[in-house]
Amino acid sequence: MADASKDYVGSFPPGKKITVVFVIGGPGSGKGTQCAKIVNQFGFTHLSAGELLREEVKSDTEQGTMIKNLMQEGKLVPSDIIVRLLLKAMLESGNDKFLIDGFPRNEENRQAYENIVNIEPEFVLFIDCSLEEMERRILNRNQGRDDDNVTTVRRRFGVFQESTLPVIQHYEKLGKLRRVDGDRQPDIVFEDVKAVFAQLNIQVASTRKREGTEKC
Ligand SMILES: Nc1ncnc2c1ncn2[C@@H]1O[C@H](COP(=O)(O)OP(=O)(O)O)[C@@H](O)[C@H]1O
Ligand SMILES: Nc1ccn([C@H]2C[C@H](O)[C@@H](COP(=O)(O)OP(=O)(O)O)O2)c(=O)n1
Ligand SMILES: [Mg+2]
Repeated sequence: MADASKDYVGSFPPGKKITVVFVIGGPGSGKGTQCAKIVNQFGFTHLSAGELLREEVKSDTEQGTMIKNLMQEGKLVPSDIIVRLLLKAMLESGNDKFLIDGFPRNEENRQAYENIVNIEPEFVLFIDCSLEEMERRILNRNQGRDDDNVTTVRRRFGVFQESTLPVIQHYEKLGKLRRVDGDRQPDIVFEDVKAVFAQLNIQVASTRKREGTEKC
């Protein structure tokens, strides 16, 4: 039944198989870098929670200003907002395989996703990287982000340790966590990431074959 609330975003058709993988790791651990490689190789749609929020900031609304201020302080945005942005992007993509990067970042994110989207992730990829290496990468990445300064970065590390590590432990207990060592070169990290995604190979291979046939 359709939800009459003004916040209703939509839903997937009942019975449609949707594959979701969460990609988590500290700020600068290489989530975006590895997601780009996964997209190339396995045909997922990459949705970065942070990118969706940065797009929302550009909208110049009251909500955009609120998000901008929280991000500048290195804090997390209320979960309802990010989950609705994610669901909207998932529905609009037309794809059925999603990499959700930078999410869930705390227990509230995880519960809001369960309430609003409720598609169990196949697994959770955790890119585990040392704080020193993450800080070095962020301060060198030059993407013009307001939150990539040393003060905000350290606050983001604090949020990661206090709020995201418990979520990681939650998935570990469920046997859903796939940890890779993110301290190494991107292509080396990707060798391990590929091995993790090999468990989804049957669907991915058949999709790629179908896409190939359609183009002929
Ligand atoms: N394995 C790696 N080794 C060295 N530098 C990396 C590695 N992975 C990513 N980077 C670089 O570090 C910065 C942060 O990577 P990014 O993918 O944006 O991380 P995240 O999305 O987790 O914040 C970028 O400049 C990126 O090019
Ligand atoms: N689930 C999320 C994801 C990101 N955010 C906000 C808070 C984060 O510091 C910023 C930036 O996130 P983003 O994933 O782009 O950052 P990194 O790729 O880890 O450097 O966005 C959030 O509030 N909730
Ligand atoms: Mg990123």
